[in-house]
Amino acid sequence: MASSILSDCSTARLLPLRRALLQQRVPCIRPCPALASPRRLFAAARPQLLPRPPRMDSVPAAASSAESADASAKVIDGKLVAKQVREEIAVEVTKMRDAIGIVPGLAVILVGSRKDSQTYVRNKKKACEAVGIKSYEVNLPEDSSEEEVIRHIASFNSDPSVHGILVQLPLPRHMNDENILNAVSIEKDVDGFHPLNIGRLAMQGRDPFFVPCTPKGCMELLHRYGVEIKGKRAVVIGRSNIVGMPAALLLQKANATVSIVHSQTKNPEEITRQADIVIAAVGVANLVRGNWIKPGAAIIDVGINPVDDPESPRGYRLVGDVCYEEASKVAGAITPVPGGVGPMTIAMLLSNTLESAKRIHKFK
Ligand SMILES: Nc1nc(=O)c2c([nH]1)NC[C@@H]1CN(c3ccc(C(=O)N[C@@H](CCC(=O)O)C(=O)O)cc3)C=[N+]21
Repeated sequence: MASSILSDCSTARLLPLRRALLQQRVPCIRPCPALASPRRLFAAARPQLLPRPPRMDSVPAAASSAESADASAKVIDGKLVAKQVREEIAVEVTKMRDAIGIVPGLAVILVGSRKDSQTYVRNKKKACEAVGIKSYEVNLPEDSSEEEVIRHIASFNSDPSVHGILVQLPLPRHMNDENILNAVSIEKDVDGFHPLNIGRLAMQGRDPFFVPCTPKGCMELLHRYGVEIKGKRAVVIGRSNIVGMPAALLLQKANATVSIVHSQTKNPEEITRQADIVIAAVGVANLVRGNWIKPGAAIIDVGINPVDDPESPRGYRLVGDVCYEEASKVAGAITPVPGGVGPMTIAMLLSNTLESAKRIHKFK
């Protein structure tokens, strides 16, 4: 549920209408309350431990205006790019259907009745329909056995109309993720979570069948916005199997010099501040402050953190791992939350499903 981190630095993330109203009552710049979060993962995030800000004489003049109100990063519009990607996929799906009579199929397995998971699955289904991908859905009760889930996976593995299989995470506590993800055929593992696909991603000269959707979406955003990666310094904050780790591998494959910052890192700000590219994927609201960021850097914010907001219709709103209000004054380019990486994740799932159908049917 929504954490109770109240975020000033994210007032700018409210709907424009309400933002205007709010700004009449709330001073714009106040300490980012992420610092007051009881879920603080990074000890060094305490303000008294913050190292000195970068020397401004060492950065380009245009970028030295971190404190000036008019400096503002280019917004990397994930919603827009995702729409473009979906349109491209729709064209290809039609081409393939017309040429060989094959329609790509995605099977989604949902165990339990978490509201957020149900919403994600519904959105994936809608996105499939919109591009002409056929979707298959299995809903299993919370108390299903691992064997039952694996039986469904096995049946999709051998179903020729299914080209992609996704098991919605998180799974109920009593299940072992590893056993279940291992059961998905690597040729249909459109999430890219199978250890063989991750292993191939990690090795030089080998290619996975699929790259995990969220990190793939991050890379796609960098590419489409013309952010150069080769030879640049990149920092990934977070080391999860599904985002941080594969994102670091992808950046490395693209010839960046990569550091991974995590909960045991002693000086996360200092390391992050060296990065030309930052991918933040820790799940801590507003962790990355403006003074963690090298002026002009490209910031990809993967975090989707609910924070209580009585004024929002849902009672909460979503903020990223990056304090957008501060970061957008320092960075060269930045993804918003929502409307950044999230929509790209779904677009990349569709892309992986199409790619799978093409590969299985040796189309083009
Ligand atoms: N097997 C598996 N694969 C996944 O890829 C997977 C998963 N399990 N479990 C849950 C996470 C989460 N995830 C998101 C996808 C889209 C948005 C998205 O589109 N977000 C919108 C906001 C949506 C809103 O307003 O609630 C945005 O950021 O703009 C978010 C999160 C995929 N996941």
